[in-house]
Amino acid sequence: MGHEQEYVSMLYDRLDGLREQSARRLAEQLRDGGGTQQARSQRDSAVKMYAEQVEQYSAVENGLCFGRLDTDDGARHYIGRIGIFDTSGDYDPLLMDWRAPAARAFYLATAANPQGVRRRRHLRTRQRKVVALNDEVLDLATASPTAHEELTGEASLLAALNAGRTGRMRDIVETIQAEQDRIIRADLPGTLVVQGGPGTGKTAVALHRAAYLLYTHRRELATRGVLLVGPNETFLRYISQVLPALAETGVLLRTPGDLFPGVSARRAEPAATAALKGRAEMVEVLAAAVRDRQWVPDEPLEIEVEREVLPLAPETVRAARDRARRSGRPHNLARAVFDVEVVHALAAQVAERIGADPLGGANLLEEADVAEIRRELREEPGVRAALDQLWPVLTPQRLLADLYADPDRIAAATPGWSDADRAALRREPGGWTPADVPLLDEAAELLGEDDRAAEARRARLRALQREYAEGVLEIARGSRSIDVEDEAEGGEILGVADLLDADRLLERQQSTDGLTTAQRAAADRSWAFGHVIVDEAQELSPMAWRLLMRRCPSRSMTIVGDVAQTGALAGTPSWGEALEPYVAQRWRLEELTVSYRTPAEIMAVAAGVLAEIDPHLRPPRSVRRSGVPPWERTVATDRLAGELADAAVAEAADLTDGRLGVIVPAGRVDALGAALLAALPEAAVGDHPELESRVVLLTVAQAKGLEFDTVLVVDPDGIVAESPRGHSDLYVALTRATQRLGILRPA
Ligand SMILES: Nc1ncnc2c1ncn2[C@@H]1O[C@H](COP(=O)(O)OP(=O)(O)OP(=O)(O)O)[C@@H](O)[C@H]1O
Repeated sequence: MGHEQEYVSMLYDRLDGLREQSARRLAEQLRDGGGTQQARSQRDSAVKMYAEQVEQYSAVENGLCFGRLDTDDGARHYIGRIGIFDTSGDYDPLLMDWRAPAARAFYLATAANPQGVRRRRHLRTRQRKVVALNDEVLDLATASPTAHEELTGEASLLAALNAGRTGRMRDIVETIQAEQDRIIRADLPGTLVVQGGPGTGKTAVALHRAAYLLYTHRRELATRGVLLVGPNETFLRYISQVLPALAETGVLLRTPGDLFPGVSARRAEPAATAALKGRAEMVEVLAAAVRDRQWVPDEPLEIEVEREVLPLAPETVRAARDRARRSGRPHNLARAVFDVEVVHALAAQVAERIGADPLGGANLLEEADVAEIRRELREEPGVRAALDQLWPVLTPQRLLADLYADPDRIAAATPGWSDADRAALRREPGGWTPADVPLLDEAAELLGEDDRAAEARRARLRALQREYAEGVLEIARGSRSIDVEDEAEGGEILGVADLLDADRLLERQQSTDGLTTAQRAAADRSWAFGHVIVDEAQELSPMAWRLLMRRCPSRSMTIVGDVAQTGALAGTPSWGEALEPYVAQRWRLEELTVSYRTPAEIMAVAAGVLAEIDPHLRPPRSVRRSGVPPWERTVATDRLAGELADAAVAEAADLTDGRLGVIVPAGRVDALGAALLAALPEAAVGDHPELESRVVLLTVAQAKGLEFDTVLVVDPDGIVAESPRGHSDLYVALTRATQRLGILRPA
């Protein structure tokens, strides 16, 4: 232990040195003003790089070094979150990045297949102190007969699984299992589907894969970026600390509701309406809605120009419309064609009248005169108003809001639909739902970009640049403590962050755009990501798949989910069906079969529900038993809230550390939330409950992908009854606990 402590302390000293060096360089770059455009641009990239480095060195503080491999040839390799080299000597690796090819044996070597490894050691540290060591000798002759050959680092793994939860997901870099490692390190190109039951580590694998890909394909992915999509904000908050702890800050995390720049979809709507909007046939509905805006009047339009009224005949408008449609351009861009045709026709009328030869001969006007008439007509307010009315330039938001607001427009766009379905689309303006987002994206494709959208994008970029400038200064300020130790340079460094404010830095960066790839990608609808990872992908509707595929033309994707847990009505019952339109059969399937979260006793209860979903489905195998059988109580319905409060108080008292999750039908949130709060004022209840609270009340939709030490499921029949996919919802609810499960059933 003493030797390991010495080594680990040395690594932390190096880490401090690296951080100080980057902080100093960042300060120097910030201080440096002026210079040529090229010098400024180089400096801005340097600022970005050093700011990132300072952040990364701070982020890997916990568990910097967690493993050691002793190989047959007598070599020793320490494995950790980042690579550290001996820069004073001949650049020997002091700490090997877990993602380096040579570190792989740490996760894969077994006694049966030791891969040249003699001993694997797990080092547990707490605040720079080595607190435990765990050795595995990879030799069949001497291996412990009780060890499970298929588990890597069994003791460390079980310690991690049994530890109390904190309300934030932790990384698993110390104990990645072989079946997970294979997925994390799979090749970059192509579409990889990872199917696995609850708790098999799909989310963990998805996040570690993002970190692995960024390390291994840094150059390719640094410019195009990686997008990770998770089901809701609560879930993104839950996983938000994993990538930073792996020293990766460049991944863009988004919910499906945030994938249309400028729109943050938080409005709620009935599940059936969301399902309707998710259907693939909405493609035709939107195309029809756009066509409906290309209007041909029944009667001639009377257009007032300077001293006269010009009639515009329906046939003329129809001919112009057909021509504009035939141009094949998106609606807003085809408007130019439409304008030319209409103005041409109007000008011809004017020319015919004023150029008429009183003697009955040919028209007296020259082509140049007619061109002049056309120019004048284009400027006429009456003509412009008519053109706007006949072929309005539209934003996606305008198109959709107008459609939802008007039963006639809905009817025109939905031939063959039932009245009930049409009525479901009806809605007053005022915010967007997640199911609207793929429709906005589809509309944007049909409409094409007009200048206003481009201007809005520029405004968003400017706002982001400002945020970034503030962030860099924050980092420069945050590294002060280190600077102060160094008297000679400290004063100067301190001065930099104080002298330069975000506006000045912003000004300096505007010429070059000091944004990270992720920030630029977030502001740009047409961005093509280098890799897209989708978690809880079974929830995506066909329309949402279309949007995501647009963001990833290379189809380099990792799709992670469990079709048995599908809750959304438009969600995916089969991966093949969802992917067929985009990659046909060209996708690879990997399955995860071991549940690390859910103990065997709880999985047995969940298995009964899984059989209700589909008798052919098999639950994952639990890696451990908790020794605590789940309990179930039937209580009088009018006593339900009181019984829940009592049970929650009792279970919360039993937690030493860790968290209690209470999962209830959506229709009971208000009543049960109030009762829970009365008994446990610390409980978190609401749309975005704080997951770090000791007790959290959630609906199944909110609990998706999360976990707690103890879970109380209230009114399982109510959960099943609330949705056509109710059994899947109950299966999700029952599989959220790492230790204990209680069920309260109203009589
Ligand atoms: N190799 C591992 N080492 C340590 N912990 C692990 C490992 N694999 C998974 N876990 C833990 O198991 C739990 C479940 O993992 P995760 O949330 O990734 O599962 P999931 O398959 O996404 O589950 P769900 O389908 O329910 O969303 C997490 O606490 C995770 O940290």
